[in-house]
Amino acid sequence: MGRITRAEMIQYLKLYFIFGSQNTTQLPEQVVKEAIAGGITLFQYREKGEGSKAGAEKEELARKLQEICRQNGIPFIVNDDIDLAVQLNADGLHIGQEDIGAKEARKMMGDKILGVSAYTIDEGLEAAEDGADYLGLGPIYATGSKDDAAEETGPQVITLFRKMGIKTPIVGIGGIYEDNIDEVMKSGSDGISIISAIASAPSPFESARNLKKRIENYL
Ligand SMILES: C=C1C=NC(C(F)(F)F)=NC1=N
Ligand SMILES: [Mg+2]
Repeated sequence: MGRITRAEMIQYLKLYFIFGSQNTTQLPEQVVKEAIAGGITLFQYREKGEGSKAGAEKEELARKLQEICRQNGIPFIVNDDIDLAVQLNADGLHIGQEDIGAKEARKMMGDKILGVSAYTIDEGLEAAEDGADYLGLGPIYATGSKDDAAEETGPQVITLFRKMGIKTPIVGIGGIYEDNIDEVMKSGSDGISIISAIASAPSPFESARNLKKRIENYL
């Protein structure tokens, strides 16, 4: 099988839905089914912060959402929790700078997808060297989905990474919704990561579909 190619990774990153039970008051399985029907291209299970699940409950929901993704051909990525990612044989793992190092994660994940959050150029360069298949940059705009988020960077951080010659696939995250997608994509991002614009929408299906329509200009 081998590592995912850059071209394949870029396709998956187009509309990347990141979600955990803490992001909704609806049934989590229903939200993910609607997001998939609306056209998301990649899914990350991120059970974190106030009201999130842990232990057996977290694993149980992870398995349910992994199965829904599997049935629809959407890769299932786990956030932070490498033990869960390995236990579920997930399609990939996303780690931040405070999680396990990318080198170590690459060893444990084999050829699975490995995403790394980067805030500075050095973090981005290091992650790419250590085997990251994509970088998450942001928060691009103010976000309500991460209580310890850093200062928003603006889309110019993506342009800067490109200017510094970073070729690794990049996805922007943080406060992205229909009206600022164009600015993020024009800055050189390969895709957008969305939490609340889909999870908190009255219709996650409609929201995902509208976002997909917008992103289609960049496919
Ligand atoms: C904190 C995060 C930053 N970026 C990303 C992604 F969009 F996947 F790159 N996921 C996260 N959980
Ligand atoms: Mg993390």
